[in-house]
This record gives sequence, C-alpha cells and structure tokens, in this order.
Amino acid sequence: MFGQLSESQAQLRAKARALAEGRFADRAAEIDRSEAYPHDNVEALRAAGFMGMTIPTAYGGPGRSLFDAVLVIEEIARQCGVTARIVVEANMGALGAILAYGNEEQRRRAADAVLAGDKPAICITEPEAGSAATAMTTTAVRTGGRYLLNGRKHWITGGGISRLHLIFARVVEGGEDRGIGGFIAYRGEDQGLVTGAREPAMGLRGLPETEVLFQDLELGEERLLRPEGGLRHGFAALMRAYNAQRVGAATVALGIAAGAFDRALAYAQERRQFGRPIAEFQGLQWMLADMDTGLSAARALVHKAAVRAGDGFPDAREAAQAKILAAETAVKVTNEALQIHGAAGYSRNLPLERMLRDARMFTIGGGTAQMLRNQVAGTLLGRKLPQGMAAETHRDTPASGKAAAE
Ligand SMILES: CC(C)(COP(=O)(O)OP(=O)(O)OC[C@H]1O[C@@H](n2cnc3c(N)ncnc32)[C@H](O)[C@@H]1OP(=O)(O)O)[C@@H](O)C(=O)NCCC(=O)NCCSC(=O)CCS(=O)O
Ligand SMILES: Cc1cc2nc3c(=O)[nH]c(=O)nc-3n(C[C@H](O)[C@H](O)[C@H](O)COP(=O)(O)OP(=O)(O)OC[C@H]3O[C@@H](n4cnc5c(N)ncnc54)[C@H](O)[C@@H]3O)c2cc1C
Repeated sequence: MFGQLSESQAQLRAKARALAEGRFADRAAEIDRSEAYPHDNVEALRAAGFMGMTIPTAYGGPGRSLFDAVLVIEEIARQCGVTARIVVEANMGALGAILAYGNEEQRRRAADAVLAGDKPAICITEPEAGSAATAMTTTAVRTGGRYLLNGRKHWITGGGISRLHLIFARVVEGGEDRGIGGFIAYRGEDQGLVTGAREPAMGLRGLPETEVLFQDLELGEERLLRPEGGLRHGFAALMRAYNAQRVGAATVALGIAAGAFDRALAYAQERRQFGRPIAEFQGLQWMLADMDTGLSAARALVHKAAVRAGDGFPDAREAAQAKILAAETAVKVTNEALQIHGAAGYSRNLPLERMLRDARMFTIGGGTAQMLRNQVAGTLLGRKLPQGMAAETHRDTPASGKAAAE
C-alpha cells in the first residue's frame, strides 16, 4: 500500500480482519460445501457496518471511500471469497450507479435495502451478449409513462437472493431504439422479474449465479436511471460506475490469493522433508518470492485505482489494469500455494483447492482479461478499437445509426 493508513482506516482494517479471521474463516468451508448463501455472514457484515459502507451519510450510511471498502474486502477475501464478493456488490456495482445517477427516491430506497442487508444484483450479460455486452437484446418498451421489459440475462450473481436489481436494457420509445438504460427493479415486489436456472459453478459456490428473466416486467418511469448525457450515453455512464466493481472484484482476487500465500508461507516453514523445512529448498523460495512480488504489484494497482477514484469512480484503464493483474496473479498464486502443500493442498481438508477454484472466476466475470486488455490498448492508442466485423460495433445507439435526440 502507498503511504500510511489514517488511524480510522487502520481501525477499519483491523475490525474487518478480526471478523474475517474469526467467524468468516470458520464458515468458509461449509459455505463451499453446502453452496448455500451465507445469510448469517451477511448479518455480521451488516452489524459491522460493511453493507453499504460507501453510502453517504445523507442516506444513512457511513460515507466511506472506495479505498476504505477495498481495505475491508481484501481482509475478508483472505478468509472467504463469497463473503468478500457480497461486500463488493453491497458497496459498488448497482448501488454505485444508483447513488451516482439516481434521484432522491431511487437513492433512498436502494440505500435502505442495502443497509438492511440486501446484496444488489447487476444484470448485464445475456446468452448472446457476454463480452459484446452492447449487443444485448433485452428491451424496455415505453408505453404511456411506463416501460415493459422483456428479455433474458444469465450468470447473474445473487439471482434468487438479491431483491434490488439494476437491469441494463435497450430502451425503445416511439418504436425507435434510444440506447441502453439502467432500470431498478425489486424481486418479490415487481411481477415479471423471474429467477431462472442456477449455474453449477466451479467456485464461490455460496453465491448463486442464475438466469434472470423479464417477462412483461412493467416498471414506471421513476425506475429508470437518468445519467447526464441521456440514454444515448446511458451505457457509457453505467460502465463508468461499473469500473468501481471491477476494482472490487480485483480486490477479492487479491485477497483470496493473499490468504493462500499466507498459508503457503507458514506451511513451507513447518513441513519437513529430507530432514529440513521445505522452505530451505531454493525451488520453493523462488516460488514464494515470485508470489509475493505478484501480490505486491497487484495490490499497488488496486490501491492506485481506488485511491485516485476518491469519492467518484475509478478511471477505466486503471480499473482494468488492476483487475487484469489481480485476477491473473490470483490464479497463479493460489495454484502455487496448493503446490507448496503437496497432496495436503489437493485435499478438501485444507482450503487451498477451494481458493484456487474461487480465484478462477476473476479473469472471466466483470469483463474478461482479454476484453480488459482491449480497453487498456484503446486508451493507450487513443482510439476506439471496434471488435465487430468490418468495424461495425454494437453501440448503444440505434441499429439504424439514427439516434433520436433526447
Ligand atoms: C464495452 C464493451 C461491451 C464493448 O462494446 P462496444 O465495442 O460495443 O462498445 P464501446 O464502443 O467500447 O463502448 C460503448 C461506450 O461505453 C463506453 N465504455 C465502455 N466501457 C467503459 C468503461 N469501462 N468505463 C467507461 N466507459 C466505458 C465507451 O467509451 C463508449 O462510450 P462512447 O459511446 O464513446 O461515449 C466491452 O469492451 C466490455 O467491456 N465487455 C465486458 C462486459 C462486462 O464487463 N460485463 C460485466 C457484467 S457484470 C459481471 O460480470 C459481474 C461480475 S463481478 O463484478 O464480479
Ligand atoms: C462467477 C461469475 C459471475 C458473474 N456475475 C455476473 C453478474 O452478476 N452480472 C452479469 O451481468 N454478468 C455476470 N457474469 C457474466 C460475465 O460478465 C461474462 O461471463 C463475461 O463478460 C464474459 O462473457 P461470456 O462468458 O459470454 O464469454 P464470451 O464473451 O463468449 O467470451 C469467450 C472467450 O472469448 C474471448 N473474447 C470474446 N471477445 C473477444 C475480443 N473482442 N477480443 C479478445 N477476446 C475475446 C473472451 O475473453 C473469452 O475468453 C458473471 C460471470 C461469472 C463467471
């Protein structure tokens, strides 16, 4: 980390560490085994003030910064990746977009939901629109003062658990495509918001990813977020907010890997072969040195992106770089930590194999490492890098290219 933490930040981190090393460490294996959402951990997060810690005081939160949240998330991820991902979504993603672009009522409701323990869901990905997210076909057709949403998202984290949903949908008004907008819906209250099948995921199993279907989901216009710039720039604005969640995801990857590294470092000094601790073998010493170097570099990029965001959103390139490095380092470090444990690491009696499985998602979810490299390259070259055939992109403008002025 750069420089010193303030006293308040040091206390915050110590509080997160104590909770993580106690209660969350004890529960992590059972959450993985049962694949059940850890409502008890969420209650502990809520009681500790970690659900909605970035919510401004005007809306009942403590108004903490993104960097403060990052400090908490790394500590929790060292012990339990699932619980750390809950903290990400309870402070960034959908919540961040609503707090930035929402009106008074939208902010207040979202803040109340999260402070009461709801982990919001962000609904972007569709079966035919993953990396090419702007190719989404979920529509929100305006009729009168209301919108009718139809479409299908998949891989939605928290499907069937989250109440608050932020839905990215193509807005159609007067028969014309106006761009991509963000709609707020509440599961259990809004008819037509339907939870579909759950994915049998490799890791982070206590947090379900499901299909989410919109079947004539009718929402009033007060449920549409209205960032400055209007719908034609709706997708860009929503993604600007989403950059914070990329930093959050990077932090979870970093924390899982740091937890695995701590265990490998300790084990290498305890385990003896050939009459000496295995840490005395240079082959392992260099592995440990490389693991620590990778973690330090990843932490530096995560902290840089978070600190420079201040109370706003991180820079897109900095968020992408932090996530690329943290995610790829996490896969490498958790794998090597398992290797250092030998067969014991391969056993489900220790958390190493779980940590490797948990780390694996971060080069995929939240924008793949390849798409994030495209983003970085685009800013380095100072131009758009359209990925479509014949430079045709799936933009958040009408397919006809005739974006109606708002
Ligand atoms: C952005 C992409 C979907 C590529 O699509 P396009 O090539 O059609 O779009 P672009 O022209 O690149 O972008 C359109 C518009 O948006 C602006 N933009 C794009 N990304 C960002 C960003 N990160 N920050 C700020 N602004 C952004 C871009 O500048 C354009 O603006 P203008 O029209 O020029 O004003 C693709 O690159 C992409 O990001 N794919 C990944 C999709 C993704 O991340 N999905 C995440 C789903 S949620 C999830 O996985 C949760 C898991 S978790 O968080 O752990
Ligand atoms: C655990 C988990 C949780 C998730 N949670 C959510 C969520 O809560 N909400 C949500 O909306 N989505 C969520 N997702 C979906 C996630 O955002 C997508 O999986 C991701 O954006 C990639 O889309 P895809 O899986 O369709 O892969 P595809 O886009 O089909 O990509 C397949 C491969 O092709 C590569 N590729 C594609 N296009 C290019 C290109 N132009 N250049 C180079 N390589 C390319 C990709 O990098 C990848 O390796 C989650 C995914 C996972 C795994």
